[in-house]
Amino acid sequence: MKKLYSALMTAFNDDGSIDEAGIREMVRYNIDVNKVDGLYVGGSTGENFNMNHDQKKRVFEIAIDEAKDQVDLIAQVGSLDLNESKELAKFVTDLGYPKISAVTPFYYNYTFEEIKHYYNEILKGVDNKLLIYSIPALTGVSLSMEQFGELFENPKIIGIKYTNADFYLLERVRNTFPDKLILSGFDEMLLPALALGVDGAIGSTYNLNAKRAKAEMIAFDEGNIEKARQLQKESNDLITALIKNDIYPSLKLVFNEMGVHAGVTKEPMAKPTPEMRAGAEKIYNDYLK
Ligand SMILES: CC(=O)N[C@H](C=O)[C@@H](O)[C@H](O)[C@H](O)CO
Ligand SMILES: CC(=O)C(=O)O
Repeated sequence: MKKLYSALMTAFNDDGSIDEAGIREMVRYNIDVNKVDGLYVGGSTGENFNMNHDQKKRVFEIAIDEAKDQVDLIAQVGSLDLNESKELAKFVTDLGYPKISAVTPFYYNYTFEEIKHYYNEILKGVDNKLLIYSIPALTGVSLSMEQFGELFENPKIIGIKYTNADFYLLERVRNTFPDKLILSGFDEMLLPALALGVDGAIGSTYNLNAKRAKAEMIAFDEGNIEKARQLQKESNDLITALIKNDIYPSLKLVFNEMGVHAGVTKEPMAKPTPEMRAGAEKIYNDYLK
């Protein structure tokens, strides 16, 4: 069975502090209503790169305290401060996270040797398994098939969160490393990713759209491609509307619309405008009610 993970959001108050109760509500909604198989904590959707060190730790604590062992949990610990990444990797492992993940180091044009050193350092002395978080559109880092292979020489590196529209590379990686865990990261391209044999998906929009995505995975597994295509079309109508309305604030606004306290995004991300609020209300009424 393929696995579906929501990328957990972080509920913030207006002043950028963490709204603990809101995070707990979103964890509960994902487990109890969405019935996801797991949560990806501290990713892009979680605004991890907008947070300070203590906030990152606090989110990791709250998420596992609320989820306990009811779903699989992956903690994203990647940071431009390698010492911080190493500390967070130990911290979440001690908290009981069964998997970690780390984004490729970004901003500076790191060499592949530097990237490899980063991953191996994060895992040194940490008894856990890691998924490489590959998201070239945001990091500027595109790893090749050979480079993934070289990273996989570390047996603790078990797979990839693959947020990349390069499906030729996805096919090559899938078939070269049949035992690795590949989780697809672009929600709007779930169906082609399933066609290439991914093991599941992690995404921001599953916070709102998990049921449709799960139904699409089942339809695909049953060979009902027409139904899977129809579900992907419906999902993409929703995803397109979310992107047009500014996706991160909008995901939260729609949650708030449904009575789940998601708070607001953290600056420098945009605070909701009246137009965004109206847009989110329309998205809720058009696609989710
Ligand atoms: C940058 C980002 O948020 N990526 C997410 C996962 O990797 C996706 O879930 C996208 O938000 C989603 O596919 C919409 O483009
Ligand atoms: C999967 C994704 O959306 C994230 O990194 O948050």
